[in-house]
Parts: sequence; C-alpha cells; structure tokens
Amino acid sequence: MDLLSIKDPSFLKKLSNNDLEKLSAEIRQFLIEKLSETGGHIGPNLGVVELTVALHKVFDSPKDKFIWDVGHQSYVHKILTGRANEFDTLRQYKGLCGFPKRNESEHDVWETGHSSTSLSAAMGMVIARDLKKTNEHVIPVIGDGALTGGMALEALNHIGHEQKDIIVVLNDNEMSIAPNVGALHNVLGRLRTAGKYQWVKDELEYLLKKIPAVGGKLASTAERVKDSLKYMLVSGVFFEELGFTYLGPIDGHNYEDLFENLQYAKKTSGPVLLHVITKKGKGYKPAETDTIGTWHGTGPYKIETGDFLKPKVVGPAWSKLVSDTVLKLAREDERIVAVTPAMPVGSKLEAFAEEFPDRMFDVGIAEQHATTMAAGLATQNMKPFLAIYSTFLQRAYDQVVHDICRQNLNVFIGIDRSGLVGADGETHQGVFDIAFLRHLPNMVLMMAKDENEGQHLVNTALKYNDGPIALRYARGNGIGVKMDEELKEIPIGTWEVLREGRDAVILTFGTTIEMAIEAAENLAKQGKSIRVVNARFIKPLDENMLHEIFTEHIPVLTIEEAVLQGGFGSAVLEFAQENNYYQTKISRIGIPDRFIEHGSVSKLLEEIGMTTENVITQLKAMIPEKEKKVLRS
Ligand SMILES: Cc1ncc(C[n+]2csc(CCOP(=O)(O)OP(=O)(O)O)c2C)c(N)n1
Ligand SMILES: CC(=O)[C@@H](O)[C@H](O)COP(=O)(O)O
Ligand SMILES: [Mg+2]
Repeated sequence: MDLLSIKDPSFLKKLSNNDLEKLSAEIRQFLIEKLSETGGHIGPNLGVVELTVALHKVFDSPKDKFIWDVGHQSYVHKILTGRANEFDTLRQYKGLCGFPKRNESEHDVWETGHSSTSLSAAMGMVIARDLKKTNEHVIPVIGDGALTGGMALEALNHIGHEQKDIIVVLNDNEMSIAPNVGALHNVLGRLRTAGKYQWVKDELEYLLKKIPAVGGKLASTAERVKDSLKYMLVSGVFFEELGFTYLGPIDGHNYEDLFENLQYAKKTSGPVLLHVITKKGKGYKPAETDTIGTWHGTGPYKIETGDFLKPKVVGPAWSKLVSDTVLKLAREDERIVAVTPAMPVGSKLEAFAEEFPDRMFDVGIAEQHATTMAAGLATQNMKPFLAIYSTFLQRAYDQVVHDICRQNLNVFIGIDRSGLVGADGETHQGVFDIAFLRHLPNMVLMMAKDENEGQHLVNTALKYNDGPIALRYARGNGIGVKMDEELKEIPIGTWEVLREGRDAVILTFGTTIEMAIEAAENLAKQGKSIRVVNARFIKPLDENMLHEIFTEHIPVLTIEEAVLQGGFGSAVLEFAQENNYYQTKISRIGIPDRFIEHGSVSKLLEEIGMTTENVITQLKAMIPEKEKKVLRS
C-alpha cells in the first residue's frame, strides 16, 4: 500500500494478518530507504514494526494512549498516524522530530527523548482517567534498556501497589544501545527461554500433582524438570510479585502471538505486563547482526553495503580524545576507573573496557547510580572518570550536589555532548550544564579550545585532588591541531589571551572561540582592536585577569554555546557587580530562554543569532566611536 496515503491507523482494523505481513515489509523497506538518506534510529524502529502495527490494530489511538519510552522507536507509530510524507525531513530543522512530539499529532500524547519516563507518565494518565471515570487504555511501551532506569523501577513499584488498569509493553531485544546489562537483564533472559509463562505454570502445577504417583527414575527426572522450570518461572514471578499479570514471552514479530496476548491484556484488569521479544534491526542485515550498537542511531548510509556516509572531519572525535587520554593516564595510575550510564559506545570507552575490563563499569541507564557510585569510589581514594552526556547529567543533579560537591570528592566528570547536539533536538541539547553546575561549591568546570588543550585539561583533572572537576566537550570532532607529546597540567582558574586588543574584550571558550577570532579579525580591518580570551575555566573565573580587564574600562562581550540564564556571562556580570565595576559595558551572547528544537547545529546557531556577524554587530555597538579629532582651523 502507499504509506504516504495513510491518514490514521483506522485502516488497520480491516486488514488480515496476511495483509499486515505485507504492510510490515513495506514499512521496513520505507524505513531502510528513508533513513539511508536522513540517518536516525534505524535499529530500534526496524525491531518494532509488527509490535507497533499490532498495538494500533488492537487499540484505538488517540483515545487509547501509547507512551513510547525514549521515543526513538516511534517512527512506525508516526508512519501509521499519517506522517510518512514527512520522513524526508526527519530530525532536520523545522522537520519531523525524531521523538514523539505533541504538537505534531494528537497520537503523540507524551514527549520523550530521555529514557525511563514512560511508566511514571502513564501512571499519571491512569490516575487521571480513573478520577475522571473515563475508560481509555493507557499503554506505555518500554524497552529492556529503559527498564534499567531508576524511574522505571520507581513506577513499577507504585503501579503494582495501586493495582489500576494499565498495560505495560516491555520490548525486549536484549539491547540497550550496546548489549543490555544488569541482573534485570538476566531475569528477562530466563523468561525469554522459559517458554510461555502461563502454560509452563499450568504444566508445573500438573506435574507437581503427578510426581508422587510415579516412582524411580521418572520421579527424579520429573523432579529435575520441576526444579529447572521453577528456576525459569522465578523470573515470571518477579513481575507477578510486583503485582502484574505477566504475559510472555511473546514473539514480537508474530501477529497471531501478538494479537492473542494483546486481546487477553485488553480484557485483564489490574496491571498487565506483556514481555515482547523482538530483534533490533530486524529486516536489514547490517542492523540485525549489530552486536555493539553501531546501528542504534546512525547517519546516512549506503543500503547495499551498510557503509556509513561519514561527514568530512579534521580532528579526533571529542569523546575519543577524552577517553583515550583517560586510558593513557589509567596505564600509569591504577586508581583510575571509568563509569558510564549505558553509553560505552557513545562515550568511546570500548578501548578502556578492552584494556581494563575490571575498571570500566557500564551501569545501565542509571545516571543517578553512576554518579553516586563514582562518589563512593572517590571516598576510597580511587580516581573515577564519570563519562556522561550533558543532557543525561541532568538526571543526576542531586547526586552531583549532595554526594560529590558537598563531600568535596575527587570525581572527574566528562560532560560529553555539551552545547547544541543538533538532530536529537530539545531533549538532548547539552546547554544547561554550566547553569546547573557553576553555582555549586567546590565544583571546577572547564572547556578546552581545541583537542590539544583538551588532553591537557584531562590530565589536569586526573591530577587534581581538591574535589570535583568537570570538563565539558562538544558532540563531534576537534579542529585538527598538532598534539603535544607530553601532557601538561594547566593551573586551575587561569585563562589565556589568544589575541591582543585594546578596544574591547571577548571572553569565550570551546566551540565559540573560532567565531570570536573571526569577528576580531574582521573588525581589525575596520580599525577596531579586539582582544579574544580563552576562558577555559568557567569556574573558577580568572579573577586576576578580570580585574585587569575591568580597570581598563573597555567593553566586555561574553559568548557561550549554553543558556544565558545563570551561565558564564552571568558569572562575569556577578563578578563586576560584586567588585563595583559599573563603568564597564558588558554584553552576553548565548542560548536564549527557550528550548532549542532539532536541526543542524549551524542552522540552530544562526536561528539564535550566535553568528560571527552578530558578534561583530554587538561589538561595534559597544565600542564608543573614537572622538573625531577636530582639526583646528
Ligand atoms: C536518561 C537517558 N539516558 C541515556 C539515554 C540514551 N539512550 C537512548 S536509547 C538508549 C537505549 C534504550 O534501550 P531500550 O530501552 O532497550 O530501547 P531499544 O533501543 O533497545 O529499542 C539509551 C541508553 C537516554 N535517551 N536517556
Ligand atoms: C535516543 C538517544 O538518546 C540516543 O540514541 C542518542 O540519540 C545518542 O546520541 P549520540 O548520537 O550523540 O550518541
Ligand atoms: Mg532494548
């Protein structure tokens, strides 16, 4: 059928299973082709084609509410709800969002992007439904990876307690981004192999009744069968003990199995958990055979070969630069331990894990646990390196405050994906970390101007023994500079003048330094002399240099690819006020007070006015026109 003609999922009601098989094949082909052009989360979506079709056939969205945990696997849902024609714009500026988006469709009842929120949101909708006495179904769809998130376990505990009607669909493909980890994963593993839980339970009961009647060898065999079934069943009991009716394991690519269980769940009161087994990447060999997470989220690729069409880059990936420097130092200091909350591939920790398997911990999607575990490590004189995306660090704010900063523990936080990340959009922009970290006592916060300074700041961080220290670095690559052989330590709180100037000063760091230099060079041609300072320590500020600058009474412009509210520029304003520097004109460029949607980083920077042109305009407006020398007649 023509997927572009789909307006809403109601057409599914009339289709036979045979028709649905054909539809699944068409959807898979559509996804493989479209995402080969746009990139996106191909693996997760190929794995949920039949599941999503079956859900939309059995239930009535948007009356019945689907909540997609993480939401990266909602492309099939978007195709079935009339958005196939927008896939050429997927994750592009003003285009189709890569996650559920309420203003895109009435079928998107909950926005996700960060993991493990679906069960809590669903419970809120369930309580509202019951208070309003309506009768819609609420169906969160959560992956085995997302289930390792603390919020999910908090919600399971409450859902089981309240015993309200809710249908939880657990999409178990044994993968997080990388292979899934944890004891929960092992419970699911036993369930996957146990066979139909309800059938096995009935068989076991039947066997137990029969055993006394048989003697000899048969009894011992039956005993062993009973014990192994019990062992397998214990996993099913796991969910049943939490107050759920457990249905599974269900073949997530078999429509008969899906419909039988979804219909059963629809008629079952109280919390029901359907354990659906799927294959991530199903239907596209490179993705289907991916065992490390390469095909979880990709850029464009060649369909025939599965080769990625890599953009031209000059310097090393920031994640790799940082993790490889940590690895280099870990060879000399056995106290260095790496911790990642489910992002070993994104944070480029594979080499570290390979060389020091007993010193690298992937704790699952558990940022709060990862952060406080790092604090615990530091109390025992270990040197933990916590590699965590800026946006996901938001999940562990209190752990940074309460466990790390307050106890002043030597934790090195590698804040990856700092700044605008682009295609993942609002839920993933790494723009709040300066604002939520710089006001914390004992915190040191840095950002390097290039990969060479980056390696030195990693060294500085791991040699630092006076408390927490964080290095923020962008998604993407360095700028391609020569790397020093020897690692240096950079004195904490010292900035660097990159370009002298006496008419105005730009204070900036990291990704916006290039823009500052470009603006200064442009203004030099107009006779304006602009100083550019690498403010690589966002906290503590270089107060000596600031005192010098403010006593020169020349305009100061701060630039940061981070939110203005409470950011670096705010810190400079506070410094000026605290030291009574009222004569100096201070202006700030940064991310405005709103969420920044998906699109290319360059397009987003342009949209918010973080451009060289705007820097030039701001500076020209700040620099007083030189008095025109009046020639005495
Ligand atoms: C709080 C948070 N941490 C980390 C991530 C990064 N992330 C996105 S998808 C994913 C794995 C999700 O695994 P699962 O729920 O099993 O879904 P699957 O991709 O297997 O369909 C992770 C770790 C995130 N989105 N949110
Ligand atoms: C959906 C999700 O949260 C991850 O897949 C994220 O998109 C990874 O981001 P990077 O591509 O920057 O590693
Ligand atoms: Mg999974």
